[in-house]
Amino acid sequence: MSARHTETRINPTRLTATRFTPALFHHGQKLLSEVLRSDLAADRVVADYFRQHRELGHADRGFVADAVFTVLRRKRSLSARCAGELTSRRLLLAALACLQGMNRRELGAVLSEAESHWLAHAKGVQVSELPAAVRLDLPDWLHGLLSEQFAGEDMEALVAALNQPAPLDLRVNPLKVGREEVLERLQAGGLRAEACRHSPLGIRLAGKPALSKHPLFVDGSIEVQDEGSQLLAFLVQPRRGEMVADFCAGAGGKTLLLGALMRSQGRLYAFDVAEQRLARLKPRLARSGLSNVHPVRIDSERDIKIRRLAGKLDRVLVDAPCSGLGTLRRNPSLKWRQTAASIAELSTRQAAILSAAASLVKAGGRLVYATCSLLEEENEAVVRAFLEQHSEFTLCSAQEIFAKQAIAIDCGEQLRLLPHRHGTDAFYAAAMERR
Ligand SMILES: C[S@@+](CC[C@H](N)C(=O)[O-])C[C@H]1O[C@@H](n2cnc3c(N)ncnc32)[C@H](O)[C@@H]1O
Repeated sequence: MSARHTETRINPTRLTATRFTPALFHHGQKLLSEVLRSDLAADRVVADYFRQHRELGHADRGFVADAVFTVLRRKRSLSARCAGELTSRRLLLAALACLQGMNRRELGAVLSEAESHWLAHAKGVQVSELPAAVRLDLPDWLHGLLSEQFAGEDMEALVAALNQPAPLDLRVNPLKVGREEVLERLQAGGLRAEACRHSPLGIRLAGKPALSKHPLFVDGSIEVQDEGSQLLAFLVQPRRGEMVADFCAGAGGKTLLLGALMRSQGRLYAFDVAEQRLARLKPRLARSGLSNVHPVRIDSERDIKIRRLAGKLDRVLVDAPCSGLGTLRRNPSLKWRQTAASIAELSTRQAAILSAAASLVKAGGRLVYATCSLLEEENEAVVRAFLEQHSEFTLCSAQEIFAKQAIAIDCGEQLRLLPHRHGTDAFYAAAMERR
């Protein structure tokens, strides 16, 4: 799956922040072609492009990135407006005119006469008359699956929220500082920051300020982490002195919070099959001040290093590789890249990883299975099949686990975070206990 928490690398701002010029349009067109051709995550292509075009200032980058991401989010309905000629240029013009509200006079410097006529037609298309999947900018297979889970206005609200850029969330490192102090310091520095609704350590910023040189970031007092991702670590609820594993740790977004909740005491394994991702955890660990984290690369979930720990751990988090469809706010192109077949493959892998990770949990210990997917196939269905085959595990109530930590969230037994209801990326998680 592509990197999840990377939109901080770019800075989409509003269109009006810069003056529209043919040169800027040309950058947008070129970048869009590159993104559409590339197999890499869009934000990575965008970051590479800006690295090669340092002449673009902050506001110009914001304009270009915003325009490109708008096309990625709304490609299907924009294609319907483009009627026939599906080039990057036409998609971009349609996005600027039909979705960003630029008029033909503003676009005049880049429009040919023929394009001007075409654009008038594109603007006249009645989107409400398009088939639902086209109007909602979803591939048919995904629209079909989501329609089984969300209906009517709920579906419209979900898709609208997924089509918005994600806000920038921070997580305070409780080993270094308290949330109130961080809020005061951010606000004193002119940033608009407020406490997150659910996560006791979360802060939401307005806009996308660059943070990598901020003293609070440099000294490890804050990390960038979506509020939903923070909540998953609270569901694991590790305690100081315990033996814990983050089975699919990646670059350690959740590992760092798990370690902090353990007050850096006990042992926290960060397993992953990808050396490169674990390598990205190292500098974050150094900043965090944690000394209880042990990153371990494994060959697969059946690695001997895993088998040696069978039955020994208090808590295991499986943040499984998934379609990432819950992160469409950051990675809109994922919806065009996944297929029904890729989801079926993923759910087989997820089942194998969950089953192997479960073997680590000791009696009375907790296993948490999580994804950033919206789909039943990767979520409830995986957990249902697991529980059918592993009668030694029982489902625990996520709501109760949160309530014990004074986290008020209306979620029921299994956690389903949704952008239109909770303001987070979409996450799923189920906590289970071994008898
Ligand atoms: C959703 S990402 C993890 C994100 C990470 N937990 C975070 O919060 O930043 C899933 C991770 O699973 C890893 N992975 C894939 N197959 C695996 C396996 N068989 N065993 C362990 N990790 C695996 C991938 O390399 C990827 O880093």
